[in-house]
Amino acid sequence: MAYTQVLSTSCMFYKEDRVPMTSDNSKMKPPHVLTVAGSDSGAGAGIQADLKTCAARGVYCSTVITAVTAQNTVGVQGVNIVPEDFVVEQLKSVLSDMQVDVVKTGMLPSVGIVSVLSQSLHEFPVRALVVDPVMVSTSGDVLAGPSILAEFREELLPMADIITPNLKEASALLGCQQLKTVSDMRSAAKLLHEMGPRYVIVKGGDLPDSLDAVDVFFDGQDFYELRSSRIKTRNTHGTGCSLASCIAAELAKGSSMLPAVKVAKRYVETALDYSKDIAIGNGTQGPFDHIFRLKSNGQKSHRQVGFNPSDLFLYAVTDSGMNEKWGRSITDAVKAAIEGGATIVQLREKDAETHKFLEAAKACCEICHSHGIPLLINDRIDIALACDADGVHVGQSDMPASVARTLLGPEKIIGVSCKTIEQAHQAWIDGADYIGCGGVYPTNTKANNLTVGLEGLKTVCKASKLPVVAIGGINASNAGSVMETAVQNLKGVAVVSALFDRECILTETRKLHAVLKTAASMTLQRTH
Ligand SMILES: Cc1ncc(COP(=O)(O)OP(=O)(O)O)c(N)n1
Ligand SMILES: Cc1ncsc1CCOP(=O)(O)O
Ligand SMILES: [Mg+2]
Repeated sequence: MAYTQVLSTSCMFYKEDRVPMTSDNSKMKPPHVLTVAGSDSGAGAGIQADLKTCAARGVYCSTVITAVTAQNTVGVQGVNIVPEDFVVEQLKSVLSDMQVDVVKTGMLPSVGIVSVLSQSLHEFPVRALVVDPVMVSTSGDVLAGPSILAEFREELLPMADIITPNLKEASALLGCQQLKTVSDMRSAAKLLHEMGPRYVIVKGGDLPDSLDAVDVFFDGQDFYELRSSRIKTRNTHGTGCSLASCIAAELAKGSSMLPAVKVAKRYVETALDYSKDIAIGNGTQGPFDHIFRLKSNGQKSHRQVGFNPSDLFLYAVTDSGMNEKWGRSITDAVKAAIEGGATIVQLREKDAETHKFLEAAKACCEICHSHGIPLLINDRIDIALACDADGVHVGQSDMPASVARTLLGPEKIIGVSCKTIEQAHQAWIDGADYIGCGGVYPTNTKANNLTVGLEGLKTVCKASKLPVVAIGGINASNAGSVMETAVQNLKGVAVVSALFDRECILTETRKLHAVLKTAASMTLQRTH
């Protein structure tokens, strides 16, 4: 049975409905989770997992540290408990000032800490409390002893909106035998609910003989079995902390409980799947990647990250129509251009189907990177993201460069087509790396394209704060004249038909490269 009931979406667990605004109404207050937990030096679980989860889910996260653990993928080597009065001081600092929406608790290693936490929450009420009753680490090390169970039951559980025990924690809280079946989990969820929390999720990750990861959610009336596929990986350290902090993050954004739990379960499942092949540490339980970024950053690339304006020297721009006409694949065209001396490649595949384009873009990425050549994608930010290209080129009617920058992050290369000084200025403000200026000469490759001429190119180059590549109708016969203008900021030429609408791409690229080199050395002689 999966999701047999649907809950009302009203925020009935909120202690107070608050519009997320600061005292200055023109500024938005971001959703805010405070995590009260232990530090994990290996950063797979605890405070560090909570911070990463909230960052990944777009929620601000503040922290009250209850213990500092020395921990890695092998296990827990040491625990240093933070004195109670200093836990109180941290709680007061954050809760008295920072408009916390949701508190999420993790490792609470002493009776005193549980007690001061519940007192602080009475003094500074928040909209929701998520309690992850951490007792034993995934490596089997005890993080909170049985002495705190009574305090948990009496103080914290009645205040909680949701508790998220695993099988061991559920049986410890109930003082009962090991839970072995989904039916046991249901009974446990019901008994735990009677201790006061509004919702209970009993996590069945350790359930023996189960192909799926089954969790039982209980809202006081109905049970829901939440199932996801079990991902085969050693990198499961911190899943409990991450699930609870993701629930807290979704609640802080305004979600009601069941949708928050479903999103959290899907988030953890996706992160585990993404991270199944990453290797950190030598122990049996590795951390996973909360931000979905480690794999691409770890890929071996011969290209230095970052933009080098001299890469614009011979800028080869592909064209699907031309490749089709000459019966060649994009990859063969790109290989030939690189062999001929192209210093940067742009895939400008106006008519390609997305699926095929992505496959070709991935293959071109590998080719370019094995030669240390950057690969940019024209227009399609989605394709650039999916194949982890080095960047994009956008025009005045494409995705604005400022939005592309937000989507792609600070490192990717962004080029913008500009015909005027104003457009060049805006490209700089938007965080572009270079501009493409043209058409310098008339072209058949781009319909209805205004020709700016050499004069238009010079005007834009002189005003630009960014390096410029000239484009439009450029070939081996006129590239010399373009480069010999020696106007400031002009770094090279971008060419489509003079390379790709020719019988031999290799020959034409070599020819153009030789012309550009001659022009560059003549300019150098003239200026010295
Ligand atoms: C290097 C370079 N400069 C200009 C363009 C043109 O981009 P845009 O104006 O968006 O037109 P399309 O190429 O998308 O038709 C470019 N692609 N590359
Ligand atoms: C894409 C583009 N943007 C301005 S001109 C142009 C076409 C350049 O193609 P060609 O090099 O064949 O003239
Ligand atoms: Mg475009």
